[in-house]
Amino acid sequence: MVLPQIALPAGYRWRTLTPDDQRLVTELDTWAFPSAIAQDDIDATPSPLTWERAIGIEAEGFDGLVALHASYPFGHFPVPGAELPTAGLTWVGVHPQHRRRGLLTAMMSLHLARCAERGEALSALFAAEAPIYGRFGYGHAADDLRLNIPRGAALHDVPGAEQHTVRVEVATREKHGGLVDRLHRAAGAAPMGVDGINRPGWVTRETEELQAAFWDDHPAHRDGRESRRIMIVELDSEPRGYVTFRRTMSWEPTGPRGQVSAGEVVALDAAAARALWGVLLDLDLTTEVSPFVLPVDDAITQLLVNLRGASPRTPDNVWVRLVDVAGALAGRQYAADVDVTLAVTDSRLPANAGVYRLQAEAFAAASVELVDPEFEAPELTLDVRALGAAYLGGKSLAALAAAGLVTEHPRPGQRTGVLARASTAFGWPVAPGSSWVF
Ligand SMILES: CC(=O)SCCNC(=O)CCNC(=O)[C@H](O)C(C)(C)COP(=O)(O)OP(=O)(O)OC[C@H]1O[C@@H](n2cnc3c(N)ncnc32)[C@H](O)[C@@H]1OP(=O)(O)O
Repeated sequence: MVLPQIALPAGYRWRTLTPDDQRLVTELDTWAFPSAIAQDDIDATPSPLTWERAIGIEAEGFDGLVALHASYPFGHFPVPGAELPTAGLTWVGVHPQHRRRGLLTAMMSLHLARCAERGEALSALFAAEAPIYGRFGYGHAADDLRLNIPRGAALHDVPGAEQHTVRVEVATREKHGGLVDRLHRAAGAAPMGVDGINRPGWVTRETEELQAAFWDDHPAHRDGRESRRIMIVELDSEPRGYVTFRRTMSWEPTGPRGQVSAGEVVALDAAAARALWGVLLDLDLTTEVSPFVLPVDDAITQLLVNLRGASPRTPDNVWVRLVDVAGALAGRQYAADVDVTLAVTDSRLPANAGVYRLQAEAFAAASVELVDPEFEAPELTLDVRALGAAYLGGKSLAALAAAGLVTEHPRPGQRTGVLARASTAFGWPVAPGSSWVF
């Protein structure tokens, strides 16, 4: 494999990796992300990596890798009303002895050059620490919802929920892999039941490696909890949703205080969601249900009579980087008619910088052209990072402008400002978010 020519600090060199390098990779990974799990147990679990996208760095006189990054090939990353090829940046790590010498900076240059070579208009990631990726042009594009829901929390009724039944089983790929994949994709493609109105950022586990890693249930990774279980909600024997979960048991003098950690909670409509949550919130010997990652507009936010009682928190979910601004702007749909001229700055990928005219009708294909600012003055100015934040429809251009990250250049005589109109168009009826951390 020939890598783009990206310079490294003196004494360091790039190293391509293969499955035979798994041990090297997990050793570096546990330097970057400390883990109490024994190395042999880590290596006994399937790697989620796509190896030709995993690149290490070696140093003269140093045994093992000093740094690593990789990406997942998301060929169908959901963006508003469409899908785009996207590199899911992952497993970024630098050995503590070699940090703050520019290795991440070099890895990001290589990553973005390889995205461009492969024709990936976007890169997306989950950030281990929020301050890391803005400097590389990534914007915080989605939040997720974390809850601790008391057992038996009251839920509003939904007509038809009582007609559903719920199966509870040990979760295995053999038995449930196809069902989970199908329902997960269906829930992301049309969360409102309307074709074309998708959930941006709802990425699927597209590769065999990601599937194998998702379904692996090695005891070393259970953290004191039981093996993975699944509830499947059905209507007339047809699956309409599922939740993967694990319980813990704790016998206290005051009574049993078990916990339920829920993985993905997916339901195709309100009645299925109500039926599923009703069973999940009433498991014997437990006191609390903690779903891992939910969309901020998940049905549970409206089903719960007392959302506040579930201590809602909204940490950042996916971050997005436009690698090809024109391709990305033309590759999504907009929630209102839009005709706007955007001046975009991009210090890391200067080829992206320019003035773009974006035109689209609501919920239809968009067109984008690079224009000459001498003849078409930009109406909004923003950095590629702010564009990344707004791109999935979860962060409004108006809110970014309120923080000084978007500047409006008003034209005399316009009744409703261009910022208000563009902000509405860049929004989306469904909040963005991924149901799993990649
Ligand atoms: C998508 C993912 O995989 S997220 C996972 C990220 N990995 C981790 O958090 C694991 C632990 N941390 C690490 O491995 C490393 O510290 C990394 C990868 C975060 C940074 O690697 P380094 O090689 O030290 O970064 P590098 O020297 O290129 O620094 C680039 C810039 O980012 C800044 N920076 C790096 N890490 C951080 C951080 N955690 N918080 C704030 N700023 C940071 C540096 O100060 C530097 O700033 P400057 O350009 O203004 O001087």
